[in-house]
Amino acid sequence: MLLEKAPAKINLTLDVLHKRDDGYHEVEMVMTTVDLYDQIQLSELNKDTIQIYSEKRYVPDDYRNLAYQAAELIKSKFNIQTGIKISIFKQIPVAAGLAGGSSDAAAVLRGLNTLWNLGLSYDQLAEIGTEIGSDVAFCVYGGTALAKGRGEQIEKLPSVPSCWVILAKPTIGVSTKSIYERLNLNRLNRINTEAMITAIKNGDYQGMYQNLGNVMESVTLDMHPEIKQIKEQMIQSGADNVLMSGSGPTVFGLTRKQTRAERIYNSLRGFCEEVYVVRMLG
Ligand SMILES: C[C@](O)(CO)[C@H](O)COP(=O)(O)OP(=O)(O)OC[C@H]1O[C@@H](n2ccc(N)nc2=O)[C@H](O)[C@@H]1O
Ligand SMILES: Nc1ncnc2c1ncn2[C@@H]1O[C@H](COP(=O)(O)OP(=O)(O)OP(=O)(O)O)[C@@H](O)[C@H]1O
Repeated sequence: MLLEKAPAKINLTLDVLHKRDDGYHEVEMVMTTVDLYDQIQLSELNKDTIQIYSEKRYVPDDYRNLAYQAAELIKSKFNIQTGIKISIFKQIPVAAGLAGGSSDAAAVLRGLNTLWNLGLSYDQLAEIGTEIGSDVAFCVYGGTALAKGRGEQIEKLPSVPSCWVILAKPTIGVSTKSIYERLNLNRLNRINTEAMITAIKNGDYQGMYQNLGNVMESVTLDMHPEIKQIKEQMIQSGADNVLMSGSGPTVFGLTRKQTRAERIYNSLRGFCEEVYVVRMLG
């Protein structure tokens, strides 16, 4: 039996450069992990099968689960005939823009690498992860990184300046594919990825929050005005800046003061069911 943590990610920046011939979009994004985790438990089975267990009804328990796909890939690539039970203790909100499914898959890749002594490097695990989804490679490494290509080319960055992160997820689901399709690629606000990287390298908290940016935000906001309300509430309660993560709908606010993080949290609990106060990990 082996336990592995699967942390959520947030996008400090998300820029889309153009649509590629393979249908994916060329992106440039700075991502970092936060201390909101799913717990993944891996236990070997006598029968050669993959079982998924989760106490949450809306988490798929078959091949549709990205954690299942991760185990299936490892088993077939390395011809492993041992069965595995994957128990997912979910804390990351689902379909939230926090890469919950991708992080679960990455945790299964890391976990099975250890459990079955495969001796694979993180680079090799990330390459396998890319067959599952664009965010899985980043989730294999965690920490802070610049992701390019369709999201799978990872360049590690130093740790971000420490601060509190308030996450709020309105009760709507967002399809990543449909947000990519709705982007007007000729009229996107430019995102200053370089300035974000410089701020992180200099340990400059102010530079970091001033350069938050996500080209998907206005698209998702137009479809779901309640996200705008949450953003305004966070700013009014004292967040230094607020941004939507990934394709949404989760919004995060940043502050250095714990008392202010608590104030923001309390001000949101009234009209948003899922609110968390966490720290950056990377
Ligand atoms: C929005 C982000 O979460 C930001 O981190 C990611 O770009 C999305 O990553 P993901 O959910 O792992 O995405 P995938 O499962 O690979 O792709 C879902 C769908 O999003 C679209 N997609 C995804 C990534 C990308 N670079 N270009 C795309 O156009 C494709 O239509 C694809 O069918
Ligand atoms: N391990 C998993 N946990 C949660 N959802 C999963 C998992 N595997 C597959 N899914 C499916 O994937 C869908 C998206 O869930 P997920 O939580 O990964 O989205 P997300 O956080 O928006 O991802 P991203 O930020 O990478 O776009 C869910 O509706 C669910 O049906």
